Amino acid sequence: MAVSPIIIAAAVAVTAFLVFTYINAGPKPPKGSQLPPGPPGKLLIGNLADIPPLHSWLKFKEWGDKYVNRQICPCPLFRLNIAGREQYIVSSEKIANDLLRERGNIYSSREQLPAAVKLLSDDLRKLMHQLCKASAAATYQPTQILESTRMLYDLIKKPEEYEGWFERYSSGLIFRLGFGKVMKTNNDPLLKRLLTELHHVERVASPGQYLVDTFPVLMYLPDWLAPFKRELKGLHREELDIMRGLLHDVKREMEAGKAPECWEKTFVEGMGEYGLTEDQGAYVVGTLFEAGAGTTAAAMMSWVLGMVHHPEEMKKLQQEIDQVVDDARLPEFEDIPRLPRVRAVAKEILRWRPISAGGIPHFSTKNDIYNGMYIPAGTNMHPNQWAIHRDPALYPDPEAFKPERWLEPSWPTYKEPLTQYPNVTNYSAFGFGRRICPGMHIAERSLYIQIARIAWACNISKKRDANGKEFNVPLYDYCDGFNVQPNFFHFDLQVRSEQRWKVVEEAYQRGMENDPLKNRWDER
Ligand code: HEM
Repeated sequence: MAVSPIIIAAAVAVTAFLVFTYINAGPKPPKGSQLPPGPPGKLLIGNLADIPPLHSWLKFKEWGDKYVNRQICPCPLFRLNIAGREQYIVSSEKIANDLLRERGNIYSSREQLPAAVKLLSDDLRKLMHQLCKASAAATYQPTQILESTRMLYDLIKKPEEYEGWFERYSSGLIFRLGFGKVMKTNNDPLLKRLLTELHHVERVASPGQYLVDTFPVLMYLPDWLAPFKRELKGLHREELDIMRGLLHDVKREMEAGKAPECWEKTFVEGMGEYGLTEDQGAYVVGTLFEAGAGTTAAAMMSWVLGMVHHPEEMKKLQQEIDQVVDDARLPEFEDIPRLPRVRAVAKEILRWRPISAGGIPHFSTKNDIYNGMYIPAGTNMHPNQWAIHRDPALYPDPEAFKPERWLEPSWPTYKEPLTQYPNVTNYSAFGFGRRICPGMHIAERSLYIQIARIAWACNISKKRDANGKEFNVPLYDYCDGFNVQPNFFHFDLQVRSEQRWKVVEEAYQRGMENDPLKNRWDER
């Protein structure tokens, strides 16, 4: 018997209504629990249209303040729904730690967005942590000394190119550590290719950049109907090409017996032990570059911004450094335990302008209940660092840039002894639990040594134009994208004395003469 088209149409309409109603209602919490509060969504798309494409953490903070009334709801957590997919926003460090760290067996995955490349498996992360753990990071200090001397020398000569010098420092460091290569200038063609690729990766990995991330069913469209599939395949091929190329260079050098020590060499030598394929090894080191190149540079740019706005903090920093390091030498890593303010300033910069401001989401793999709130399996948990770092209970006067909060007993974040604290161990700026940033030990050393050296050598202040009028420097004019980085701004940088400039110049010459990769300068 043929089914009437009217019945089919009615069945489709009822099914669609039920699906839409289900999506809109959200998951059903088990008895005794409830869904967290959140802004109401629209039919089918939920909150998709309400999330701003840029700087979404600001909106998330606003929603957090609105929907999470701590008196009524004991759990600063609110819920968004994007076309049926659950997104929970965490606005407190305690909850982020309780869930993402303490319940790490549930909250340590990442959602595989259809548009993004395959994510880091546990085996791959194991190798990353081995290459970057604290004891390994300590052995990278001589390389950080060399690259920070180059950065300082060029920064003093051409301060207006500050973005390039900070980028060359952080990419150059990982170039040496990862691939045994030198980055000569901030215009190096390979660096440009890598950074272009990095920006593509960041864009592709940002949730919601592609419609297919919201509606994964689009992945089943044939290629001719889905130009995005061709684009993504091209990007992934280019990424892997670069990573393979870098690994093959090192393998060739190993065969010729002239490969310098580097992460790629460590991987090739221990390949059997790691149980990874060549492509996976190339991907591990390539990912360390991708994740490490922009982040540290962005933090340094925010530091300069902070000093331009807070000359009194720059003075205090210089006073501390001058008590420990005289006129005759640059600050070294051995000085860092006696420079708590340098560490406090670095930590405060990462609080004030967190690099991954919206946090990198962790994906839950099991149903869970926390403080009466239901968290179904398959929820993306976003630790919104912008809000976490502005929680007035932990960070009183949160908008103010106050290194004192890490240095004086009257603040809730103070810890002693000051030879050891502040440091970045378990600091929310580097994420949570098993997914915590593997590069944090390298990153913290990079920030300390660069800040100490620039403050020792230079004065930073607001710049004036030819008529003596100060350039306006906005407090928050930050670029789009994954990593939060201030857009270009004007500032004045002057060397503190001729004597200190002489010390920098001599250290630079010495560094270049003794560079263990000296023979690489003529290559490429
Ligand atoms: C100031 C500098 C840096 C900051 C603020 C930072 C911050 C972060 C954050 C917040 C995460 C996400 C953690 C989570 O999901 O809970 C992360 C992940 C990661 N970071 Fe960093 N990072 C920095 C520097 C570096 C450096 C220098 C490297 C490499 C040498 C690096 C490598 C990575 C990698 C590979 C991941 C992904 C880990 C995973 O998915 O398991 N980062 N970082």
